[in-house]
Amino acid sequence: MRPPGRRWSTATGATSRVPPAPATPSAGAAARPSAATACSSSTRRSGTSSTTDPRCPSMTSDGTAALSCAGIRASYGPVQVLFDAGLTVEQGEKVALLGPNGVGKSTLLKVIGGLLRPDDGSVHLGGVDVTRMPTRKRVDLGLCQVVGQATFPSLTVAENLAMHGYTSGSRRWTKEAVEAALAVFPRLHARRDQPASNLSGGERQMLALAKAIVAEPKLLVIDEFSLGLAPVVVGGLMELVRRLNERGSAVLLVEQSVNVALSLVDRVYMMEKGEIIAEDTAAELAADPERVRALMLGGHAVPEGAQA
Ligand SMILES: Nc1ncnc2c1ncn2[C@@H]1O[C@H](COP(=O)(O)OP(=O)(O)OP(=O)(O)O)[C@@H](O)[C@H]1O
Repeated sequence: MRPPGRRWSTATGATSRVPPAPATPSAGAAARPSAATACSSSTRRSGTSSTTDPRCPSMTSDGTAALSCAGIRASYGPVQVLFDAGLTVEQGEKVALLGPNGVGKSTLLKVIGGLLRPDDGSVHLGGVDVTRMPTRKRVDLGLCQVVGQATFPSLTVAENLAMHGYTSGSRRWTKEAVEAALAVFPRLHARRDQPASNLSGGERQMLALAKAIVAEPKLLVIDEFSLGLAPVVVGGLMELVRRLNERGSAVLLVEQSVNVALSLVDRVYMMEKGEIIAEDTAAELAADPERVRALMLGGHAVPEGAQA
């Protein structure tokens, strides 16, 4: 169980329960002054020795990966979908898993979350072998998975957020964290007492991601957050993911928009037919659009002038 009551650092060195606002009007920047977090991500990357950023005491790196999965084989009934798939997300790192449709990206996320039992292989969260553990225990270890617009439709917006505070063990912290999350998204704040079923698709996506503010995960796993959303909303959500990462959450992102992924993450794995076929830094891939196009087309011939 993690200690409750961590605060968001601002550029002025002050601390606040309220996270700095993302930079787009839809996500609340118009209503709040912008403030960069004081903790730079470069001080938070994992290392071989134990380090603690004095400005961000909540973030400690002991050299253990936030997520490590290896040799994953998984099937739906008789149909095998994953073939020895594996990847690692270091503490404080942002990683994307990219690939064409239907190659098994979401299936690997299900295995990581404990929603699908692998036929073979192992999953470790923060060095703990969770391969046979139920999802609940993985959440207790700091996993938070955001899948599409998944919310509890009959619960109110505020109740949906409060659901994710239970791991802190503190009602007071949960209450404050819910207010902090609502402060980031004025559109959610205005509808805090309405059932989630009344929200638009974009608002539900905001709510699904806002739960990470309350959960304060060690590993945030996101499946397709940009799908069907206006660019301005996607920009706000990306900014929130950056801020959560700066506060210590490692991030694993599955994303169809290569541009969104490459502008957000440090490192990329490419998947094809249930296997990881390439791994590179986001900067190197961004500098080689031809390669990205070929990888995203999954080995099919690249027609001249085709866009990834
Ligand atoms: N519940 C299920 N039962 C049976 N087959 C499934 C199930 N879910 C996914 N599949 C199949 O497993 C394969 C991998 O699907 P998966 O959703 O993991 O791919 P993906 O890479 O995430 O695709 P996309 O990018 O289109 O979301 C596909 O062939 C899909 O049809």
